[in-house]
Amino acid sequence: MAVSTIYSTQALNSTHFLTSSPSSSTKQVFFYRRNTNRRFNTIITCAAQQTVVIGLAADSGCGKSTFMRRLTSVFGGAAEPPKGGNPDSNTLISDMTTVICLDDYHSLDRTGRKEKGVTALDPRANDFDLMYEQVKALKSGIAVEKPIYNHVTGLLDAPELIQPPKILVIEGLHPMFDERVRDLLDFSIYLDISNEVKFAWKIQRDMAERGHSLESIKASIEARKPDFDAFIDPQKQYADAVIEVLPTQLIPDDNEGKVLRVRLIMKEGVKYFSPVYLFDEGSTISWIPCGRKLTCSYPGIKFNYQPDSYFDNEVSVVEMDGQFDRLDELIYVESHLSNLSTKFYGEVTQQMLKHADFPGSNNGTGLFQTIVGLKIRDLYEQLIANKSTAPSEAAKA
Ligand SMILES: Nc1ncnc2c1ncn2[C@@H]1O[C@H](COP(=O)(O)OP(=O)(O)OP(=O)(O)O)[C@@H](O)[C@H]1O
Ligand SMILES: O=C(CO)[C@H](O)[C@H](O)COP(=O)(O)O
Repeated sequence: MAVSTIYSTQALNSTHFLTSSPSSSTKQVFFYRRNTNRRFNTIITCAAQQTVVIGLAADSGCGKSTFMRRLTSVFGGAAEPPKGGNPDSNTLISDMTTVICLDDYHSLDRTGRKEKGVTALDPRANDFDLMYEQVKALKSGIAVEKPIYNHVTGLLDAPELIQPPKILVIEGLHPMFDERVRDLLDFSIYLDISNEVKFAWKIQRDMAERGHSLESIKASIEARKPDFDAFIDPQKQYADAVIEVLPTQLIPDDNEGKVLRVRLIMKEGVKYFSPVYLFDEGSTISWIPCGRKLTCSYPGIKFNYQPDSYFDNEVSVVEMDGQFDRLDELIYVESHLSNLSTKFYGEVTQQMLKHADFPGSNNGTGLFQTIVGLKIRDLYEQLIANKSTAPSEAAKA
C-alpha cells in the first residue's frame, strides 16, 4: 500500500514513525519499530467513539487477573481471549471492556533479557513509545496491531488486532510509569501487596500450582526486588485508588498471612470519582461490626475510616481487617458504607456472592476490588454522559 502522508514524526520518537493513507471514511496508520523494521498496523475505523482508559498496576502474582475478572463482571458478559487468535494471547475481551496486558510491550524477549542482564521490570526491557502510541490510538477510536509477549515460550509473537473498546484496561507492571501513558488514563489503580503477603500468595500459586521450590520462589522475589522498588512501587503515588494489602493486626505476631488488613486509599478531587465512606463523610470511625447481624469467628473483623494524606495528596481511607464467615451477611456492612455507586441496594453483596470462589472473597481484597469496579462503572457512565452533552452545550454558547 502506498504511503501518502507521513505525519506527527516529531511528536513521536526516534524508534517509531507513523504513516497514513487517508480515504474518505477509513484510513490506515502504520507504526514502524525502526530497529526491527517490524510494522504495527493500525486501522482507523471511526473517530466518533470515545474509549475510556483505566490503568491497573501491580507486580506479577498480586491479583491483577482476579481484579480484572471482578471488574469485567460488573459490566456484564464474560471476558474471553480474542476469537480465533493466538491461544497464548494475554488479551481479554467482553462486550464493554478490553483488557490488554502491558507485558505485550516487552521489547526484549526472555533470552534478550537474560543476555542483557535486565529484568522485565526494567524500563529498558519495555517499549514505552509503542505503548504510548497504541494506547493513544485506541483512546481516540483507532484500532491497532499490538504485539504479543508469549509467556509460554518467552518470545515476542506476531501482533494481534485490537479494536477500540468502550473501556480499555491496561494492566501490568508499568501503566503509570511513562508520563505520556499516565496522562492518557481516565482512572488509575495500584495494587500494593506487602512483601509478606506477596510471598504467601506466590508460595500458594507457584508451589502448589506450578511445582516451583520454596528456594526458587524466594530467589525470584529477591532478584526482582531492586527493580520493583525502583520502577514499579513508585507508581502508587500517581494512582487514584490504591488497594493496600497488609498482614492482620488482629492476631499478635501473625506469620501465617491468611488473615489480611486491607486498605482502600482513595484520592480526593478526582473528576467523576467520589470516595466511599463509612457512616459519616470526613469523620474518623473505628467499627467492629461483629455481633447480632454479622457472624465473626476469631480474630473478628474491624473497620476503620478516616481522612488522611498519601504522597502529599488528600485521601480518604476505608480499612478492613479480618475476614467474613458468611458472605450473605455482607449486606449488613454494605448498608453502612456510602457512595458505593451501586445501581440497587445489595449490589456489592450480590457481586461478592456471585464470585465467592475467587481468591479474597472473604476479606477486604475482594470487597474493595468489587467496590472499585462499581466506581469505575460509575465513572465511565458519567464520562460518557458528559461527552454526549458537551457538543450541544458548545453549540448553544
Ligand atoms: N485476594 C487474594 N487473596 C488471596 N490470594 C490471592 C488473592 N489475589 C490473588 N491471590 C493469589 O495470587 C495468585 C495470583 O493472582 P492473579 O493471577 O490474580 O495475579 P496476577 O497479578 O494477574 O498474576 P500474574 O501477573 O503473574 O499473571 C492467585 O493464584 C492466588 O493464589
Ligand atoms: O513480571 C512479569 C509480568 O507478568 C513477568 O515476569 C514478565 O512479563 C516476564 O514474563 P516471563 O517470566 O513469562 O518471561
